[in-house]
Amino acid sequence: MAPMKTDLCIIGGGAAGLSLAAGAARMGARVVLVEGHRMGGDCLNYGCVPSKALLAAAARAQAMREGGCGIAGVLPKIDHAAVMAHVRGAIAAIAPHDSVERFEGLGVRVIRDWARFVSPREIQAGGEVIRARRFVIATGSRPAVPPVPGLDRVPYLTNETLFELDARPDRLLILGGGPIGIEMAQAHRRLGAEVAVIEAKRALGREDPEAAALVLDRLRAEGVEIFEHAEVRRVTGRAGAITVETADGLLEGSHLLVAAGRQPALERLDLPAAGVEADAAGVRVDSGLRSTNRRIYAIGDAAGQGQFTHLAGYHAGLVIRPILLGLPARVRRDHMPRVTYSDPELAQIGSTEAEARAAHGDAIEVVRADYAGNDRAVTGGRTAGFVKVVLRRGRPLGATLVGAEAGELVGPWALAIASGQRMTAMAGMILPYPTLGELNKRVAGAYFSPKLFENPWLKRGVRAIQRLLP
Ligand SMILES: Cc1cc2nc3c(=O)[nH]c(=O)nc-3n(C[C@H](O)[C@H](O)[C@H](O)COP(=O)(O)OP(=O)(O)OC[C@H]3O[C@@H](n4cnc5c(N)ncnc54)[C@H](O)[C@@H]3O)c2cc1C
Ligand SMILES: NC(=O)c1ccc[n+]([C@@H]2O[C@H](COP(=O)([O-])OP(=O)(O)OC[C@H]3O[C@@H](n4cnc5c(N)ncnc54)[C@H](O)[C@@H]3O)[C@@H](O)[C@H]2O)c1
Repeated sequence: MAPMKTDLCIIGGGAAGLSLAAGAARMGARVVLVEGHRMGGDCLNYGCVPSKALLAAAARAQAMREGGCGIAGVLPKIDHAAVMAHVRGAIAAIAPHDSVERFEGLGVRVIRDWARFVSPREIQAGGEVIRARRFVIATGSRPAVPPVPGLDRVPYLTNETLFELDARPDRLLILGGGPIGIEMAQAHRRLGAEVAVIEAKRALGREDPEAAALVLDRLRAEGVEIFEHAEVRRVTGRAGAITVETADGLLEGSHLLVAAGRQPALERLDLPAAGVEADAAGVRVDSGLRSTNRRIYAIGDAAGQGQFTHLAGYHAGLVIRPILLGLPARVRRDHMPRVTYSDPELAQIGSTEAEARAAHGDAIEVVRADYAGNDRAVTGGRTAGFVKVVLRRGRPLGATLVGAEAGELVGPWALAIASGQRMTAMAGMILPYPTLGELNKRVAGAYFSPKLFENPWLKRGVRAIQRLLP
């Protein structure tokens, strides 16, 4: 059988593969997309979309419970099946955007099968051999299951099965206190479950400790048990009755969610057949996301440079240049924001204070503004949180935001860091009053205030000029 020939063959129809397929087809390339399971990949089906939909339902329940601004709290009536219908409705509403029909409409040839390399220039999928000028591996990641004794003998949930539950877990044990563990802990607690998080190190361990503490304190105040530096020795039990044995005692639950990190999904690809090297993080790529086979690129979670939908989109936009136009491309890693959608939200872009200190020592400056000093936060009764910015030579290196809408507020810092703007740009921005966005301007003000208002030379100059002015 003669191979099917194409310009670009993309393996994986998640955020990374779909962004690339749409862009490349619209720019005139012949594109084949191979997806072995569900179009939309993790983000749409078992990741961002269902988790944020569940968090939204949980936030409504919590708002009723807490009341505030003079409104008494009431006990929310939670119909878990209806909540899950909302979650599935959100997936269904977004799914057409990622559908086979839409991509075929854009001119992409979509093959629904698992792909595997049969040579450095060919894959096999859907009963066809596909020979492409360029391949892109966009196969994503899957839950990593830690080597805990007994885990393989108990029924446990992962992000791939959690959103299939129709009944609320009575007592949910969560292994892992990263973003998945923390978001799902708060969502389930607010929806009425008892929840315990068991974390081997520090929960939200990548994040600025002060910002993480604010989130974790809030979860604890809502009744989530969080065990940090916990050594899990064994897991036993059966459906409905799971026991996690830690060095400090036994924890019992009705369900166990494993949220202990993710690993690249490369096993079906037969990478050695294509001369593509990979390690535990993902496909080994150069600064242009090209693998050890020069015709093959890797993007998104599979490239091992982070696991975010916006990173997948960025990678797709980047590799399209060399693949379609033969232009060089170089991946940047200093301007990728991340947000944990807990309440309060925690957003980070660029370096944390600790990372900046480790890299630049005392050459950095740190400025901050607290939500308590922002009028919109005060009027809305949402005063917990802060914005902290690390600078070097007048340019922001990183920003940490924790508090209401932190994920929205990080946007201007993403622009400033990506475009190398100075703090003057942020200070010069005029923002509507009263908005939470003014927090960003306030931080810039905190940077310039001492330079302006505690400067004896300036004071003397102003006095001299005042004497001269008519
Ligand atoms: C619970 C959860 C919540 C998350 N929340 C957020 C969030 O709020 N914000 C955010 O930015 N990120 C979030 N993420 C991360 C985000 O989902 C991923 O970073 C993103 O989906 C990566 O996209 P991708 O295209 O690289 O991989 P995927 O979305 O995993 O897509 C890969 C696709 O490749 C297919 N595939 C694999 N192997 C083959 C093969 N051999 N042949 C054919 N097809 C194959 C798979 O079936 C899959 O559809 C979350 C993740 C999880 C698990
Ligand atoms: N809001 C978002 O953008 C968002 C949300 C969820 C997930 N994600 C992405 O998905 C990735 C995976 O999320 P995650 O939370 O699963 O992974 P993670 O790697 O960020 O966190 C996993 C946690 O599990 C702990 N752990 C590992 N083995 C353990 C064990 N045996 N016992 C106890 N704890 C153990 C680790 O110390 C770590 O803190 C994230 O890094 C992120 O990139 C993003």
